[in-house]
Amino acid sequence: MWEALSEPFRYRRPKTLVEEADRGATVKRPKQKAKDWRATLRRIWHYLSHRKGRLSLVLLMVLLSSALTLLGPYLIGRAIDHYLEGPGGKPWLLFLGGLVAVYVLSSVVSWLQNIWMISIAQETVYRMRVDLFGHLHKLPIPFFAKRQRGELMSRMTNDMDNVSSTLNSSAIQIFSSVLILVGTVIVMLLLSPLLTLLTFLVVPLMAIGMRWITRRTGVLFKERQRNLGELNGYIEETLSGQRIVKAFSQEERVIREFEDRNLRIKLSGFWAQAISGFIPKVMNGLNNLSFAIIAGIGGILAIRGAITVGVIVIFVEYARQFTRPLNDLANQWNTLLSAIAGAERVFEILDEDVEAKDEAASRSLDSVQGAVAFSNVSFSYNPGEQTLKDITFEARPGETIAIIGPTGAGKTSLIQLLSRFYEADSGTITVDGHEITSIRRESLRSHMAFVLQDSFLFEGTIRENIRYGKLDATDEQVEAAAKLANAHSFIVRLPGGYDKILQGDGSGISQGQKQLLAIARAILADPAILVLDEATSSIDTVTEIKIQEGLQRLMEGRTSFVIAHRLNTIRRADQILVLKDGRLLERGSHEELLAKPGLYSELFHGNVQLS
Ligand SMILES: Nc1ncnc2c1ncn2[C@@H]1O[C@H](COP(=O)(O)OP(=O)(O)OP(=O)(O)O)[C@@H](O)[C@H]1O
Repeated sequence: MWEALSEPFRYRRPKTLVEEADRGATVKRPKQKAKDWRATLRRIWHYLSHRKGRLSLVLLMVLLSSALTLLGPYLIGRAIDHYLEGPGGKPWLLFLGGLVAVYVLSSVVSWLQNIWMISIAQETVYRMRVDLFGHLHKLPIPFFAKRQRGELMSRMTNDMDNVSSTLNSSAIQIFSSVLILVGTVIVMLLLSPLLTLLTFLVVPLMAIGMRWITRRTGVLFKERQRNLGELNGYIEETLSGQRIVKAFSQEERVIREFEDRNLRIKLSGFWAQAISGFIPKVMNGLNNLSFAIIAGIGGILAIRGAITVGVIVIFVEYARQFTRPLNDLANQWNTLLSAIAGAERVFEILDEDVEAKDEAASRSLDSVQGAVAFSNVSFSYNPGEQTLKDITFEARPGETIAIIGPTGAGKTSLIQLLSRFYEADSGTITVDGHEITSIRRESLRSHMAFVLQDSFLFEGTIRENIRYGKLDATDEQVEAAAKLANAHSFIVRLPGGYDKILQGDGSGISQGQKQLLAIARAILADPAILVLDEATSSIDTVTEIKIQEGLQRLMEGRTSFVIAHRLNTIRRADQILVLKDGRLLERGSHEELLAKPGLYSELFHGNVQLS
């Protein structure tokens, strides 16, 4: 008869409270709409501005190296003119010596500029990474319910890398390119306004070509970045869900889908690179055109004595110098676009609201007895769809409350409210008479412990995993907790014992053993309030008995909320809450509920099945 009640709960996919929140949530894709470049640049500047001193040095170096770049061709031209003037002219070798000095100095300056900029970039990205990681951990559970983990990781890695590489080189290159361009124009105008005008005939063509190309590549780079984020999300998801993939023989489908996504990256990457690869070619062609104009017209002007040969050489050099920064600008522009898109994706997360701040007046509770009361509590995940409706009950300190009900009845949601992973829409929840909204979340949660079906284990030793419940616990306390949890005997039989390293979420130990470790962890945490999600998967009888014993010891003297599936637990509970469709249908002990007609007694007598 009780099988009727427990059967629908069996073989459920084990889940954590966080995973629970994932259900029904849609995966949010990164926005693709036009972004606010200026605001993003302002925010990047905000990070950079903390290093103003070094940044000023870099700017000084950029100014210096731009000036040296301009000086080089000028000295070449002048040396030629003086050489052509014959023996009576100024010593042209002096100019050549100056030229060598300019090139050496230029190398030193650009080396210094590079080193300083790299250090600024690395520190900036380090700071951004710290901010992002810190912020991620302050975000509320509903945020994670809506995001793919891999996609979030992509923001921490790929997008950050983009920002980093742009700050490392592109930003400076763009700035120095602009300086060189402006400087070149000024010197050219001073030397020969007519030849300057002719040299610039190709500029409108260059501008049109660049605009055409960067418009297309900008979109493609953004697309590639988005595809990359999605692919990461997909990889993470399929690797985490390996067992399910294999259990349902979905490997082929997963690989096919991966190939589709991979192909999308390949295509967007190909077109982005291919089209941006045109930039140097177009620029080169136009460059050659301007050389031809300078050589032809310059030659005529020189024959007529309007300019010297040295000036033609200076112009040819400047024309080359002029298109190089234009080329650089065009190339770096794409990197800059992709970095700004990356930075925006990082800032998007930083702009997400963190878990609502605790009220200024909220308190920390030093000790908790464990009295819990729900009073007319209603809650909805999405507006208009009430998940919990008008729930009222009280639990005295040390009581065991079994929560039962069909799937989707709201059992997990009720627990999520108690731990303030979600906040109730109306009604009040109190712990020891204090409304939980007036207690600091950290303090509230420190008096609670969770033993879920799929207890998460971190990579590390068994000892470290148990110690997660109380970081300052001694080895003796860890072992005492493991003994109470019935975990000690299996741990000491493992090679390495307490120092055995668990990898990949506890692979290498059984599901039951994982639960025993979770119980030990909770015993060590010594909370006043416990949340247990009784295992539904089949665990061998011996381990099952050990778990029951461990749980029994854990629950002693604590208020325990058990999402219960076993008749034994339900029978022993001080109160049973029967939930259906978000409503608390019945409440009382096993005997009290059996004594009156209702869902519980019908379930008990096998007249109704939960499904
Ligand atoms: N993050 C979420 N966003 C939107 N709806 C959700 C979310 N999590 C759960 N729900 C919905 O809320 C309702 C109650 O879910 P809940 O997980 O509390 O039920 P449950 O009784 O614990 O079910 P089960 O026995 O299957 O674990 C269900 O209809 C579920 O689809």
